[in-house]
Amino acid sequence: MEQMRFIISSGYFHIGSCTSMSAGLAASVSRGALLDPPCLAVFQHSIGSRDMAHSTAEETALLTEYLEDSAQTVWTIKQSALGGRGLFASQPIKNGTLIFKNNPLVTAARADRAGDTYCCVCYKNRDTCYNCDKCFLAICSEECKLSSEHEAECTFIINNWKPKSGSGKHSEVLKIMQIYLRFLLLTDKQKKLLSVLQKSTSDTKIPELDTLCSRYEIPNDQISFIKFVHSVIKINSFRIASNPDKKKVPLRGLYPLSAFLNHCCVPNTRNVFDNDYSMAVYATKDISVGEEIVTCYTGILWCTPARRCQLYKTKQFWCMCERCKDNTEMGTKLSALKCFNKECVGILLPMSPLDQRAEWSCDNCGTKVVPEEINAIQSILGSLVGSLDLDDQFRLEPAILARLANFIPYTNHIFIDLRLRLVLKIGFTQGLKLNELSESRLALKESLCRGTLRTVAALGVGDAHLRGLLLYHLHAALAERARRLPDLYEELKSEIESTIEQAYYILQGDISAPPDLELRRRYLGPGCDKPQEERFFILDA
Ligand SMILES: C[S@@+](CC[C@H](N)C(=O)[O-])C[C@H]1O[C@@H](n2cnc3c(N)ncnc32)[C@H](O)[C@@H]1O
Repeated sequence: MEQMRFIISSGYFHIGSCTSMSAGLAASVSRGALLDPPCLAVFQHSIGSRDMAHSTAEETALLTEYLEDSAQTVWTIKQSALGGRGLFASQPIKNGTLIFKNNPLVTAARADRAGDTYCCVCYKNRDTCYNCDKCFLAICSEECKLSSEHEAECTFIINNWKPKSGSGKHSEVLKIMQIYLRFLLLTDKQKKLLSVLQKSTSDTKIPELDTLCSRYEIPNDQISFIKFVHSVIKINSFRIASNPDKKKVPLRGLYPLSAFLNHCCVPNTRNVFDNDYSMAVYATKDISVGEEIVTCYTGILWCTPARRCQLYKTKQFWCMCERCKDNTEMGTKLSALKCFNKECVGILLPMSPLDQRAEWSCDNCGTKVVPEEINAIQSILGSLVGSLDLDDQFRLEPAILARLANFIPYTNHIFIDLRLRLVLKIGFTQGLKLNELSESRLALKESLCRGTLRTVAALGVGDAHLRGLLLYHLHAALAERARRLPDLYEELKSEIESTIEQAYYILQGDISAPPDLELRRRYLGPGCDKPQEERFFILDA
């Protein structure tokens, strides 16, 4: 499960075939104290219902090793009406509370990044990377080569994976298989923890395993274990948020307690990843006793067909949550298409969103459209968006945007995604820094932030990561305006302060948080006693 935290990678989906963008989720486990007795009992009970050969007490004890500061647990594991087991609030949890923090059992680079030039030890993208002369894993320096991590992996490969003659060495396949290598290197005790987690029931092929086997002689028991690990990580791994400034390859990880978080399209938590890749789960709204603690495995702003399709494809279930049931998605109309009747100003919405075979109908003229036609339009939209140069926001071809506007209203998730991309780029791209923006672009940034914040609020996801990010960008636009026109400062002061304060509250401690978050809060947040001109020095820096 990965949480791409907000960017929708819009519209690259074809509803009919369910091909789509990567989804996301995340979680956390904590280290230290024992679970309290009720938690322990329920955990034992719930995992006891699985076909496990191992002692549940041992597994429970093992789980606690990955929990940080679990002396005061506010959660319990029990059967969920959503599916399998889930985490539930064992006491009232206030918005903003740290629910738990867990360390990963294993982390590794995402398989789709194997083509990148990155070091298999420090994960840094570096041109200096070379293949280890013994095992052929990519490393970037003598320091990484001599690290205990590399030594263990290198020794394992040399001792266990005998190269087949004439097969050549393939560092790319080794990179993809590194996550399995790391599972193979776990202790027997750690491996037992895996048996507690839900597994994929689909017989998914691992093409890289075939490639590996064509290059090396791999013992049969290791092949079986790799297949088993694959079925576990397919369902339970999280995409780890990254800091683009650190120039590291994106990672995924398996977090023992986070793996118990079920999905809801209106989650009540956000995931915060630290530099050490620990994952903390915070409440994004008040959670009452007995309520399930849920995360979102997809992007929050994806439309219902995209979310449901992705969940089915990757996590093997059809979501039936309240948001999925509501064809307007809490009034946001993220899925809406323009009515096919050219004379009509209405929009098409699914008549029965939980049924992919149901017709869509126009809210104005009542025209009905069969799902095959909707799928065809969605595919065209996917191709159109795919042809946009999204990295060059001011050259987004007007002709393509105009064609998009023929099919979709501005509430559609594709436009919302494009707006979000603009928000993140305007003021934060080389040549388009905040102090270089024209007045109209600054105003555009502000209004895009406000509009997207309204959509996020309507969805009811509380203090989600995305809200924090949008507040940060709104703050940045307002502060820039006040810096240019000091006379406006008094008028804008309270919003400048409250936006950075709320953004800080949501984003603090996260590896992907804007680097100047703390500095901005110190100089432009509430309670700063510096004179006005000094407050803005941070923006000139
Ligand atoms: C990471 S696991 C969550 C914990 C899992 N329920 C268990 O018992 O171990 C993800 C799996 O839980 C189930 N699940 C999670 N959220 C769900 C939902 N909203 N509806 C149905 N099943 C869900 C699906 O089987 C999914 O593949």
